[in-house]
Amino acid sequence: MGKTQKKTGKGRLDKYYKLAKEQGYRARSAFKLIQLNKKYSFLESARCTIDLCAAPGGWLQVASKYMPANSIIVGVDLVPIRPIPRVVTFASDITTPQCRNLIRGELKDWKADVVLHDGAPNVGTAWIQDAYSQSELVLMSLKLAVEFLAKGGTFVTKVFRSVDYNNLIWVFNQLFGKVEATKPPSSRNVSAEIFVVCREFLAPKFIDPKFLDPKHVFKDLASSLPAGETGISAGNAESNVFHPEKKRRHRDGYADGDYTLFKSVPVSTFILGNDPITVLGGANKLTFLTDEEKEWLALDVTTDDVKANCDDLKVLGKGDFKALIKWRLALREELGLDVKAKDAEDATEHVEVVEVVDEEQQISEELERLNAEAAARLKRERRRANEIKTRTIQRMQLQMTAPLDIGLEQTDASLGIGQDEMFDLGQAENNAPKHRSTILTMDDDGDAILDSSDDDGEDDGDDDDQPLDSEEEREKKVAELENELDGLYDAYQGRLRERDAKYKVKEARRKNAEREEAWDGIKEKGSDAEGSDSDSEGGWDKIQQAKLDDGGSSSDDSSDESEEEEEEEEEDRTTTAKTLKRGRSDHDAVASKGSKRQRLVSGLEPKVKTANAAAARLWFSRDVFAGAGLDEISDSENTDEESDDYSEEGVLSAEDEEAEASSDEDDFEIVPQDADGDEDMWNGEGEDQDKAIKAQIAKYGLNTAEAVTLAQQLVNREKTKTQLINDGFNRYSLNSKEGLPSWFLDDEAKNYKLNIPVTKEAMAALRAKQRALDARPIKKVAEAKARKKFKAAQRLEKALKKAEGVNATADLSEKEKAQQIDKLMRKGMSSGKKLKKEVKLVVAKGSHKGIKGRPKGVKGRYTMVDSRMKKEVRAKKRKEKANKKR
Ligand SMILES: C[S@@+](CC[C@H](N)C(=O)[O-])C[C@H]1O[C@@H](n2cnc3c(N)ncnc32)[C@H](O)[C@@H]1O
Repeated sequence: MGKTQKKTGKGRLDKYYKLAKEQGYRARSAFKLIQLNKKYSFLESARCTIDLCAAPGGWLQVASKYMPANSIIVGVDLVPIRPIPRVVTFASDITTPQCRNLIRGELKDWKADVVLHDGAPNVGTAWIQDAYSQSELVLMSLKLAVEFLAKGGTFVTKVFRSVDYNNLIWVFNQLFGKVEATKPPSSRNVSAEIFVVCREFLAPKFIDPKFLDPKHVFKDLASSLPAGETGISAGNAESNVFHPEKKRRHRDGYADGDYTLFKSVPVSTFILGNDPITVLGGANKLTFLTDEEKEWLALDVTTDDVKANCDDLKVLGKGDFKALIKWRLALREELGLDVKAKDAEDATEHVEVVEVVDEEQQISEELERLNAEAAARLKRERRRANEIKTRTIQRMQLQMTAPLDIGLEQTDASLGIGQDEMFDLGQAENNAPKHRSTILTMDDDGDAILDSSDDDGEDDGDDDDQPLDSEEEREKKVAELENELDGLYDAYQGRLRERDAKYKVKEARRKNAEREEAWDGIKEKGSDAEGSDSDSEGGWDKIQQAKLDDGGSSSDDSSDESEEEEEEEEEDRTTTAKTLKRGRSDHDAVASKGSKRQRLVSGLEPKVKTANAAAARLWFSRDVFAGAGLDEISDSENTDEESDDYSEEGVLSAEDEEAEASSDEDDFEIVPQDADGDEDMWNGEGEDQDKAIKAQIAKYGLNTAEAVTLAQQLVNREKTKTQLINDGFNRYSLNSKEGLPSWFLDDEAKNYKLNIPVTKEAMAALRAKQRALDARPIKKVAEAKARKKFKAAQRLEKALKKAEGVNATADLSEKEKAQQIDKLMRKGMSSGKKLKKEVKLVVAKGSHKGIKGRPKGVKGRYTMVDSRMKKEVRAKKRKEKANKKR
């Protein structure tokens, strides 16, 4: 049993009441909707919600909070609702046509995704009356819901657990795909209210008005049937036996007009009567009292099981009831009582068969529906991903992307249908599950008749793919879009780098380094050969150009290319990358890029070699070697295997690149290395990374938990150097990056890395280091101390100078000199602060009371105080202190 909650007095002011107050909700009931929405998430995707019986507006506030911006929220109640931002409200009775017209006027031809109903009629009369009014109100709200709900929409209503509950649920089940009853935690246990969430509105084209007519929905089926012998409604009893899950319980605990709890029925009523099922459903026990009945007990057909079953009907299951009915038939046959026995048995079995068929049908229908839904969802997701990509490209083309936009888009894409659709009304519309449109009628017996027609037809399947004719074409289009996206992404990255101050500094440093490297020791030559514009171009290339011109062994393109590399690094990175990524359509661009990247790729060799090679070239570029040296070297390099070029020299010269670009078309094969080369360029550009890292470690020590862990493992001989090196070859390091878009690689670089386990000891060591660092005085304190020291030294110096002056004075006696010097030195050695002269407090009491002038025995400065004054001063100080604190 749950804890009882008080609904009156202070019991009302429970946790949710306080929470509602705290969070600014007008009613604690707001939390019911919050909890329902948490469970079923219907508000986030809703574009239009109608709240019936909405005053004072708690649910409206919740809807306004959780629904996407720009969605429509309409609230209706008998009493006016105080305005809520972006909510339209009316005062109207939801049972009247006027209310319907008002909502229609507001929505025009829009449909609602969610209809909420938390209505409670004016209760306080008899419980049965209250419950019935509530049920009626629910049916009225359902009437409005079916009129305004879109297909697939959600209807949330409050119902009371009363006699009408099952009937209402039955009606909901006819109109909605999923119906669930739930009691949110914020709904008090003492309250009979329960919330029914009906999802996936089937939107039948025609709904029989009887479904929404309280007279039909709540009519007691029993009244239409001949009353059973026991006074229990036949329909109710039947459901007790064959549909235990759909029992129409009497909430007041008694059957109609029968207020006894235990019911014994003579077995003859069951055997001889026309309605055995009703008897079984209503009775607790079948008694064998008369002689005739006792005779039946002795018969073979009356097994021990049957006897036991008759003893307590309330504990029987479906199988036991069946056994009793079979026994009844057998007995009747044996007694020769009923020629219709066979028919009766058939009838009994018929009931079962019908039920099984229905169940199977239901399951298969449900399966079909789920499959169709899943397929449609998949298609929608694919289309959505394509749309997102196209949109991204458009935005990039329009320069609309803020740096974060791309990340967001990527997130969206990875989520498929997700946050985006929260604000995408169009998408939300598509989300409505597609059902076969149905015509729903209710026959006179209260049975639902479903007439279905597949109005969607082909829409369900092919409509989603409409923009693209075939799979192939779609793939082609996707590939095109991807290429375009890659290009634009590179351009975007380029722009980003341009803006990045760090990158600019690096770039400037790299250029300087190159320039210095090239110009070292060849200034005269450069100035002779090139003249004014040499500043902006690499001296090395100029000299090389001049050299080659002299020798006549290479084309002019080589120098052009070098210039491009030197001067247009940025454009190269953006435009060439773009063209490259677009499928390497531009041959020249690829060649130039390829040659440049080769040099960068070869940077894997120790950088020192790069410098050496440059120095060597400079050396060979002297006049003495003109015409012979370099050409031969380069020729021989060209004819040798290319691998040697990389391994021995580390860097390709401009003419090598040119030669390779022009002589061997297959050099395009090396283009895939570009990505790596590109990364290398970023990582180690112009600097020896290893050196830099070592220097940093020497200066600051190891400062990551992973590094400390590895170091400790090495020191403790838990790992050898070879093991560490072997660990370096893992699935992350050997991951092929070929053909992957750069934006993907960028993202991967951030997240796709090995997680090196860290030990407790490593963490402890790092923390200890951090603590030691923290214990050191901070810079400001150290500065202040140094300042103090400096000032003291200055004072001392000044005092010494003055003392020397005093000493040199001839007018003063030795004693005077000593006194003055002593005074000066004391001043010079002091902390520099003037000592406050002590003021003695003399309390004006006793012999000091009422005296004027200096009190006796007091020397130096003094202040007369009396106890009153002292207290007052203290109180004043206390007050000031308190005020300050406040
Ligand atoms: C429990 S309150 C609703 C609380 C609301 N959900 C909230 O969170 O603020 C029930 C409301 O139903 C309204 N109501 C009852 N019968 C109604 C009717 N026939 N038409 C419109 N409103 C009705 C009452 O005026 C009352 O404000």
